[in-house]
Amino acid sequence: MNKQIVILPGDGIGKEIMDAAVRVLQAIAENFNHQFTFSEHLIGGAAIDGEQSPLPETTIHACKKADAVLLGAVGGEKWDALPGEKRPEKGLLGIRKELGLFANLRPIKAFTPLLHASPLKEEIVEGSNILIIRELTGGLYFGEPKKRIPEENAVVDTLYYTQTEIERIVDKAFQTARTRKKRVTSVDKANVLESSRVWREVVEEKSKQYPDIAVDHLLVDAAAMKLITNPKQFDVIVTENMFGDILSDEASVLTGSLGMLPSASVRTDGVGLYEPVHGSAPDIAGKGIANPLGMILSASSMLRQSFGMEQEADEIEYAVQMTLEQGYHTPDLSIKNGTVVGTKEMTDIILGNLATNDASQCICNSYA
Ligand SMILES: NC(=O)C1=CN([C@@H]2O[C@H](COP(=O)(O)OP(=O)(O)OC[C@H]3O[C@@H](n4cnc5c(N)ncnc54)[C@H](O)[C@@H]3O)[C@@H](O)[C@H]2O)C=CC1
Ligand SMILES: CC(C)CC(=O)C(=O)O
Ligand SMILES: [Mg+2]
Repeated sequence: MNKQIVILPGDGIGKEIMDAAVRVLQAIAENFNHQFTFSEHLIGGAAIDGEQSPLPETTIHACKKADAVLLGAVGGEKWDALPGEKRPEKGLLGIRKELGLFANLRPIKAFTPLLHASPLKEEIVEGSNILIIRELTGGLYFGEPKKRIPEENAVVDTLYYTQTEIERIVDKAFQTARTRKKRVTSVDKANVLESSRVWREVVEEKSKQYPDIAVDHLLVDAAAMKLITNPKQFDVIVTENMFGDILSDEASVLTGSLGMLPSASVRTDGVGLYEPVHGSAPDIAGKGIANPLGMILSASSMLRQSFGMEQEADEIEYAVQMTLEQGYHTPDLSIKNGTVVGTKEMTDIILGNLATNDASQCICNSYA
């Protein structure tokens, strides 16, 4: 197959992990006789420096024409003093909105060799398999007004949703639950927020169309606690943009590191954008020690979801599993009697395992 892939490395560790993912995809293209063409574009701080905008028109245009987009991460101290609408993060929010990527799928499942890597007890982590479906183009991060009001010495952010926006993400959650354990937990703050009360009503109404799916509701504060005390109770979690953002970083603790989590930002049809859950990690950028696995697993998710390349994705995920079983890991993780390696060495070992592996043995972390 011929596929045009736009890569947006962004800032901080973004370039280091993107390099790892592209090397893995090139090896897959060679093994399976595909033609992947990569075109790199600017976003975030790099785009502010290069084009005076966190999201240049050329980047939007390229993403809209691509078969899929891979994104590293944006942001860094260098741009922290800029006003909100000019910061690198605006480029990320902007591309999600431009592409209509209303659903962000964040799977949380620990690879077996990393069951000890979590600070949580192994018996709590083992067997947990969660998919957080985060609404991605509405809610508190997008609602207007969002501004300072100097005359009142005050400030406002707005949590705004249309009913249609809530319906489509809830639909996505029910449909996805059908491919998993058929359980949806809707997370909100309906004891306080009007938007959450409408969210709950929509979930209840929609559930009538999905009688095969079990539904429950949790308030976000309790959900945060239960995620790390009894994660096995969850299958699919569906929630508002900011709640999903926060809960997924918390849930990454189950997998051993924030650097492990991939994500898929998708719409009902059209181009998808695949990005790790973490940010640009300025504290480790340039040191060659970033964990590339969240980015590499995002690339395998792209193969699976945008290109229908199941076997190719299985092979990547199995090569990751083999590498961890052999004890190799970056410094953010821990494996008993393991070997600490840097980003490039970790990628080299994965490439070696890709060449030899047998994906039929894979217990992959796929979204299905
Ligand atoms: N998707 C994106 O582009 C995101 C961007 N950001 C931006 O990133 C910048 C830094 O934000 P932080 O709050 O520090 O969050 P962060 O996610 O960049 O880092 C949090 C902690 O996790 C570690 N970490 C993250 N990814 C890692 C990896 N792959 N390997 C090893 N360790 C890893 C970092 O070293 C740091 O200690 C900010 O400018 C923020 O706005 C934050 C989150 C998401
Ligand atoms: C700009 C932020 C919303 C990025 C972030 O933390 C995320 O999407 O997870
Ligand atoms: Mg986040």
